[in-house]
Amino acid sequence: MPFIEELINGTLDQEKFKFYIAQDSLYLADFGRALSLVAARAHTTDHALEFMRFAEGAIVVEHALHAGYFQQLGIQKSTTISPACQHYTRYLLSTAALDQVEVAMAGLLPCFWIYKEVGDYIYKQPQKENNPYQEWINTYAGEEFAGIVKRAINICDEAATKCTPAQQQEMTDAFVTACKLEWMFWDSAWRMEKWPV
Ligand SMILES: Cc1ncc(CN)c(N)n1
Repeated sequence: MPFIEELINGTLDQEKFKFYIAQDSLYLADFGRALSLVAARAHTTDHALEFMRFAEGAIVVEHALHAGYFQQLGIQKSTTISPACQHYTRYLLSTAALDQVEVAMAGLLPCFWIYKEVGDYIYKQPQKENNPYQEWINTYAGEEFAGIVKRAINICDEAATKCTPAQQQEMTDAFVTACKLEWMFWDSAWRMEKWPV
């Protein structure tokens, strides 16, 4: 996607990055809530603990990354959630609250996995010196994040073994929907999406 390509070579319009960070900060607050809801609904204490740790990671670690950029780039906190951000966060929250917990776990998985894939992809490209977005790149291409993603994938795989084929299909559907919403989130940042009305 153009947003990612320009992030890699450091040419991404700063206003687009600022828009992305402001929306992502709104996203992370709700992502943390969805993770906490799944923790509360998990069937095993191990899974509950893991989701609590994931929620803490989203709220503390990723927010710290954002806080650095908020200060460095003078980003204003956005009070208007973009259509794509609202769609994505409401999808995660409603799935976490109302769907079977394994389906909610699958819906949350792209939030981990896609960022790791994007981070790894970026790291394989020739690195630009003094890239203003390097800290963002390092967070998602790092080993610590890779370990978290592996744990999230393993939990979903383990949870799926307890599900019927129909329930597994629902997990896959939720995963695919969230992948599409991840795409839409990048795209909306690129377009600095506004409400048409
Ligand atoms: C939209 C989105 N998706 C996933 C991530 C990584 N947790 C994120 N920061 N923002």
